[in-house]
Amino acid sequence: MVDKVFEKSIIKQFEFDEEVASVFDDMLNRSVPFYKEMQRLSINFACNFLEENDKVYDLGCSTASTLIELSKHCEHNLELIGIDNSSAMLNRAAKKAKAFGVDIELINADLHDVEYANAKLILSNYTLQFIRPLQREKLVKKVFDSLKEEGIFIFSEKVISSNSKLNKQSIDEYYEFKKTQGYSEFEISQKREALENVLIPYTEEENRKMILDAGFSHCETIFKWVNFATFIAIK
Ligand SMILES: Nc1ncnc2c1ncn2[C@@H]1O[C@H](C[S@+](CC[C@H]([NH3+])C(=O)[O-])CC(=O)[O-])[C@@H](O)[C@H]1O
Ligand SMILES: O=C(O)C(=O)Cc1ccccc1
Repeated sequence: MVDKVFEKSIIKQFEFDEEVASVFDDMLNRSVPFYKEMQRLSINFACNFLEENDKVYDLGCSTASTLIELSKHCEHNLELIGIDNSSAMLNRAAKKAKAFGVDIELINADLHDVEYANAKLILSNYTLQFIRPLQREKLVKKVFDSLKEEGIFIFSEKVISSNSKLNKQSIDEYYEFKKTQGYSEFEISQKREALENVLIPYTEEENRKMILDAGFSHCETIFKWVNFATFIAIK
């Protein structure tokens, strides 16, 4: 279904409710520049580290697109676990996983409340940005502690620039991108307002610091388009 959530006047903050979930795949494809390419790269980098029966978590799995694609592309059998606290998203995830014949354990929980023991890979594309600072650092430390030796954490985030001129230009470039995807100025500004204080982006440097402070030995940006970045961290 096509995303028309912000065509009408919205008074509430952005939420991953039934309305958003019903158009979510379209929303992500049209709102995150190079979403498919970023997903392809996350999966390729992940596959290179994975072995038979490895445990993989996706934090904020939404409709489970990434885990389904991972299982299609990886030659090994994997234990796939998707976590999200939106029932509307997980209902769709369950239907999609069934339709694609992929076995995924779906857990409806807050990311802070789950134990991620013995993971080889933890994925989290465009989800940490919704976790409040301090809690975010705590979660990343938990991710580090849960990974096996040489385990990897792949995550993507909307980022900001510490240079105000570049930051403004990045926002302008992003809005131009959204216009090319068919969103009107009204929809763009409505969504921006709804995301205020809900989506809290860090700079690329703050993300890297958070990762290294948690104990990871390496952090690399494997993809970046203006203010959207994908990182790989190695324990
Ligand atoms: N505290 C939380 N606990 C659990 N889930 C949460 C929490 N906060 C947010 N979520 C969940 O995180 C997901 C973020 S979307 C991820 C896209 C996906 N990774 C994809 O590549 O398809 C990104 C976006 O919409 O920008 C939503 O499904 C929320 O319900
Ligand atoms: O759409 C936006 O304005 C964004 O900032 C990115 C985004 C994409 C999908 C859900 C939430 C935020």
